[in-house]
Amino acid sequence: MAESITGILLAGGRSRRMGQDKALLRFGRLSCIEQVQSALSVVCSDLLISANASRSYDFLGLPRVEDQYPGQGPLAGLHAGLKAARTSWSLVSACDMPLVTEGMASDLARMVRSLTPMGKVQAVVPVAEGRPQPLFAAYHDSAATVLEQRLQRGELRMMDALGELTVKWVPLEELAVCESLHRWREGLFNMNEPKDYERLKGLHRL
Ligand SMILES: Nc1nc2c(ncn2[C@@H]2O[C@H](COP(=O)(O)OP(=O)(O)OP(=O)(O)O)[C@@H](O)[C@H]2O)c(=O)[nH]1
Repeated sequence: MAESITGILLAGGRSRRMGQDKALLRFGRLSCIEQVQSALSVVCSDLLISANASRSYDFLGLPRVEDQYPGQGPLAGLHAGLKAARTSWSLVSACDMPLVTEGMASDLARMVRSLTPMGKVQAVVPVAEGRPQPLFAAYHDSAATVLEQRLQRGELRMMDALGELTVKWVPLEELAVCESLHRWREGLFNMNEPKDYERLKGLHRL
């Protein structure tokens, strides 16, 4: 039987640039966070939300874990999620990526399951045109120790943290099997500002 993988929905951000909770923006009939939940649920045995009490996502019916280092950004959310996960590997997605797909999650899971224990890989990170995508990626639970040390030192940059992990960087051209390369490229779109949401609505006629 295939090894279980936990899905971590990162949703503890403040959405300051958007001016309203990004996770709850509508995309078709679903909110953005529901889209992400749906994409991950096919390959992830357990799903959890990494968010703080100030935001309520109870309607999703998923367990929520709070950051041990509140207000410290995505790295703290990933740390809390990995600490709570009961599986060796977790697949993390930011909640502001409404175009992620089941196929993308399947491709990441396939890559994780193809790893040999000897390699001691701690993260599988997609690379799109030279740009790593750490907020739609897979992490081994051993990464939590490194993240915790960095949080204690106030070092919050995800890319710097990856420099301390053993990472398998995977170009989209290699990842794209269950999902097409075109959909992979589109699926990594994330929303930060109102103009990003407007663009999304324009492209998909919402
Ligand atoms: N658990 C947790 N998640 C976070 C935290 N900060 C950001 N995230 C999530 O990480 C992803 C990327 O967040 P960003 O866009 O960098 O930050 P944001 O706070 O959501 O947005 P801004 O306030 O505009 O910077 C989103 O899914 C956020 O919900 C945090 O402190 N804790």
